[in-house]
Amino acid sequence: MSVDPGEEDVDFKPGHEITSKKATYVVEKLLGEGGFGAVYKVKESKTGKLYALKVEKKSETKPSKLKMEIAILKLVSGERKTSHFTEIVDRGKKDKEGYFFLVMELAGASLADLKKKRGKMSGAFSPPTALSASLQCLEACEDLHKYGYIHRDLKPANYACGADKKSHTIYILDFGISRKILNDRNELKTPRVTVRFKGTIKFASMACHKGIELGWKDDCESWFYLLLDLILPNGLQWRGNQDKGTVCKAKEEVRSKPKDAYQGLKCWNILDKIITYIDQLQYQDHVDYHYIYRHLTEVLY
Ligand SMILES: Nc1ncnc2c1ncn2[C@@H]1O[C@H](COP(=O)(O)OP(=O)(O)OP(=O)(O)O)[C@@H](O)[C@H]1O
Repeated sequence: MSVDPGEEDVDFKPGHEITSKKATYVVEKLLGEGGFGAVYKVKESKTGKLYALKVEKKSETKPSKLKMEIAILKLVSGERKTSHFTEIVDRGKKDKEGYFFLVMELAGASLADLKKKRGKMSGAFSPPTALSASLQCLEACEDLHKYGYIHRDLKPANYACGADKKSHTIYILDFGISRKILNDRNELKTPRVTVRFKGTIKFASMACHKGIELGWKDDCESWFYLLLDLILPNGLQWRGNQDKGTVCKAKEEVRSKPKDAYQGLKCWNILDKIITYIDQLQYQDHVDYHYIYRHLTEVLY
């Protein structure tokens, strides 16, 4: 029986070598598996430098997500002095084995991992840490938006601290379900009548729950839930709930009963101002990020 190489799982063991035109990378360990492949920590054999290598199985039926990830990372590189995007180091494809790979800058722990490490008792980050981390998360989102893309899956697991000397910089990861909302003439695409749910229930915007086309403001709404997830002592009220309807209702309650929703946080009224601003935006609207940064820094300093 012939096996389509695209359907085989990519499962590299430590010591496995991946050779490109430029270098050989030796697998150290698996960092995580996504919906369409896996990410490994690798060492470049000559220099000993460590990188992250993302692999995607080739598929006859599904468009390559890794190709889009590469296109986005190429576009946004150099957007800021301190970039929130991992640098592309190398890339290639292995026709015989049936996979594409991307070698990129190695990031450290994700915000979700860091939050977990703090333990169940403390729950969230301190307000200053949560706010300054969120500010960087929004900068990354703004940089992506400048190029006409939306991320559609912003959550603590998709942001990571930099490694070593870059541990104070936050990186945005995983553009697997990002979407370009501008067409080739740089005009906003006409919104589709219905849209299937994509992303993560806990952080999805209300438009996403309701099957309405997502715009820049929807990433900002997800970012806002990320901020709450990091800052609220007990986490988001709807954590652990996988019922889309119930979660959507709980998100509505953040608006109708803000004082309760913000669990006694001193800066609750500023957070309420931010979500009120995001909520009045429409699909086509550009976001005034500086309005949000201003409010965040007002709380921070
Ligand atoms: N450059 C990187 N440096 C370090 N770790 C990374 C890097 N990129 C991704 N990872 C880690 O690898 C794991 C898998 O990431 P990936 O982006 O493939 O998908 P995912 O978010 O787990 O899944 P899905 O694609 O289904 O959303 C995650 O734990 C992520 O933190």
